[in-house]
Amino acid sequence: MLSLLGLFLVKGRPAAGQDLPTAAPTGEEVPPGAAEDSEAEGSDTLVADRPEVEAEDAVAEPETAEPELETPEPVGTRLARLRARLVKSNNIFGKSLLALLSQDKIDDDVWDEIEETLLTADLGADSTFELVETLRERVKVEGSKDPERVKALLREELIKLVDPEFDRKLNVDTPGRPSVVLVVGVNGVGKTTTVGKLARVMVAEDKDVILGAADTFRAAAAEQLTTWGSRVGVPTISSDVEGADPASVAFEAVDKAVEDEYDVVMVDTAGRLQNKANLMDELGKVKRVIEKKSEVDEVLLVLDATTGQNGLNQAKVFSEVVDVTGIVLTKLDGTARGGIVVAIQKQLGVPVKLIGLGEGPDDLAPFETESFVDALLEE
Ligand SMILES: Nc1nc2c(ncn2[C@@H]2O[C@H](COP(=O)(O)OP(=O)(O)OP(=O)(O)O)[C@@H](O)[C@H]2O)c(=O)[nH]1
Repeated sequence: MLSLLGLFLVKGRPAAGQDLPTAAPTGEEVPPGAAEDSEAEGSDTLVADRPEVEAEDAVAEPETAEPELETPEPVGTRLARLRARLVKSNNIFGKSLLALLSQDKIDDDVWDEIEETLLTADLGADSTFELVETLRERVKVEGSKDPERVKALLREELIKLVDPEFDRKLNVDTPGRPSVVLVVGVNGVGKTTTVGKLARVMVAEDKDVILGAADTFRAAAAEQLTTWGSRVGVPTISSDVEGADPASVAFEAVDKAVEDEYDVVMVDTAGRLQNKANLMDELGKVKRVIEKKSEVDEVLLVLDATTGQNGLNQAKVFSEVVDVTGIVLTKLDGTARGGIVVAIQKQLGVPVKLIGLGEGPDDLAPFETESFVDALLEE
């Protein structure tokens, strides 16, 4: 079956001499994305079940050191680093909101400005009006003008809006079979990058992960995913036929995961606009075909936070087609529009589970209500 479809399993642990990008030391690490495409072009990275070279066969070969696998950043430093980044990108929002609430006299004009600030942060009209109403009422009832107290009230109300009751844990613990994660979204939102980052998080948790490159439109997309995986020893199933049926690739990846008892299989899909009916049908088919082999445990919709309310339309249509179970909000490092979290959750009834905070390989964090709100309100 594998050979019929022209599918490739690229070994996670690279064969000797295979050209892998090296790890940048720290800080601005280079993701295996667009920047590296030119380098990857023409390189022979797809290897079909390349047989291991026997030790005695290798004697004539010049010695080449096996490239080192990267070690994903430990969870502690990763989260502290990303939290600081979230605070930085929302600095304007937090600062202006707290300045407004610290005024001696919080009159109608100040409340209007508060409303405007919340709207600018993409909280959405309904939630903004609701929040301001509640806050006005509480400030009036308490009669407190102490900025610290007002800040505490705002924090409480924001936490309620973001909703601490949601179960935000990824459903990737399914004893006895691999957990299946399908990743969907429009073009360029960060799907492949997210799959790559998430694979690293799982590797750090000692999970055996395999990837499926069901983005068969762009040859570079499979290469990009394969590179992400091979940096941390994670294999990728892909097709050598451009435009191959994405459902077949997805099926083969899940089939392989079941056969070889992986813990998690993550399937990356091609970007598609939600208003292209044929492409949305194709996505529905990808999911249905996977389901012939296994349950799908997580359908992650990746949304770009910088596109604001536009993400809401995408969320609605994708959810109708593939029953989204979690949102990944990317590019929160470049925007002070964190309020979109509230709007999306409200519209879909589905929690934001992960946030992307940069292009680096370890720039992905689980979404935590309280620390998110605290980061928004930090001065
Ligand atoms: N600043 C920032 N950039 C990000 C983040 N996530 C992804 N990107 C960048 O967004 C760009 C697109 O990412 P991809 O992962 O290729 O997006 P995609 O959704 O797979 O794209 P298509 O397959 O073309 O639909 C890349 O340059 C990524 O580095 C993030 O959290 N922050």
